[in-house]
Amino acid sequence: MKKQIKSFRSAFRGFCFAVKSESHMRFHLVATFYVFVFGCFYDFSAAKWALLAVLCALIIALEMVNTCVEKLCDLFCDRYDFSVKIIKDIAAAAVLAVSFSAVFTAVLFFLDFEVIGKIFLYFVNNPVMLVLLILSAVISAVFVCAGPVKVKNAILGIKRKDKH
Ligand SMILES: Nc1ncnc2c1ncn2[C@@H]1O[C@H](COP(=O)(O)OP(=O)(O)OP(=O)(O)O)[C@@H](O)[C@H]1O
Repeated sequence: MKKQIKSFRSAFRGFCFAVKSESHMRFHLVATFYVFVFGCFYDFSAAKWALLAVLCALIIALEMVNTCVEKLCDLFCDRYDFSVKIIKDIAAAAVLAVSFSAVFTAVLFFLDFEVIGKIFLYFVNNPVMLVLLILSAVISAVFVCAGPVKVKNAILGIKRKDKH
């Protein structure tokens, strides 16, 4: 049991590292969050939810594998190398391939103008939820672009300035 907990902690550390260092990874996490938030407005079957979950997890997992490939290449090669270029490009293409199929699936599942109209009305009639949605969009944009480390440093910087 101890071994399993240790493995789980290592995996969690790896996940946190990928989130901290990769903006693409943060983008996929935010996209997954919104897929599940807006998915609640649709009457999806269990199979559709499962497919969405598998696709989101697959993109996130491939992004992490892509990061590993990049780190491995950088570890063993610190100069321009055509083979490294090909390896990195193929790893990036793997993420892109699944991303395309995820976008295609999302268009098929979410492009229902009746539900889109209902979502629009829901937020228009619920100002609190509208404010929360806008707030979450702003936080997501900062999270994706700056990342948790820069946000934390900025907050600590402001606090330190306040103390002086
Ligand atoms: N040592 C290298 N030799 C040749 N080409 C390289 C090398 N390092 C990077 N590249 C090229 O630059 C691209 C970006 O590589 P980089 O390691 O900067 O990844 P990244 O910008 O973090 O990519 P991603 O956006 O997929 O996370 C690669 O796909 C590859 O085409």
